[in-house]
Amino acid sequence: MSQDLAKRKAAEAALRYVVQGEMLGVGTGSTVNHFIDLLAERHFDIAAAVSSSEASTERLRAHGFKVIDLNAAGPLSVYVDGADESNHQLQLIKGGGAALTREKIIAGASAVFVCIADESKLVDTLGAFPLPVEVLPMARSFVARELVKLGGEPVLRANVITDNGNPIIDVRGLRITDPRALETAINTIPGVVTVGLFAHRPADRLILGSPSGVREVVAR
Ligand SMILES: O=C(CO)[C@H](O)[C@H](O)COP(=O)(O)O
Repeated sequence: MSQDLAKRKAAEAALRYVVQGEMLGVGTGSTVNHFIDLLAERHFDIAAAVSSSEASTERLRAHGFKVIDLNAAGPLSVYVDGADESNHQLQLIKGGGAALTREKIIAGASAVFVCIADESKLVDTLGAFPLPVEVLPMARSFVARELVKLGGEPVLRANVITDNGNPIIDVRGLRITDPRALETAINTIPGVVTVGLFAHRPADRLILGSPSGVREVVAR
């Protein structure tokens, strides 16, 4: 419950980045759900949202927000999304909610990526949270073998297919000391759609909530 309150506080603090009348990139997850609900509760007037998942699209539309395709939106000024882990450089692990591919695309298309999370998500070294990798179905076993060569323990996520129709492999046992190198290495395995390591495109702001308040972390 206190973790949920912390998420809501982080989401609330991100509202100050929302520009009324403009388009807004919106991510996925329980922290973002608070953010979407707060946008509605506080009567924010955005032109439209570009959403990273069917779940967020449904929630946004249920509140009466217009949701458009990224192709129709062009570059975005702000993207708000959660994370499973962040290091002090604001490099992230994302994909716990299986939306990593669309999240990485929208983050890449946005000028400012505001990450919202509860304070437990800030770590010194990424990797305690299993690293999600979205793969094409026919490449599942091959990619898993390649991930073992990189030192990981791949586990197919049970009963999950992404919005793009693909399975996810969660990689345990990694201590990610060079996130950019690992992101590149996994990206170059044939059959990988997206690795949930956001190192080449980290967040620009990290808002961490706790039950007693929020703090904004600047990249070291
Ligand atoms: O990457 C994500 C979805 O793919 C989420 O942002 C991440 O899993 C954090 O979720 P939550 O806000 O529920 O803790």
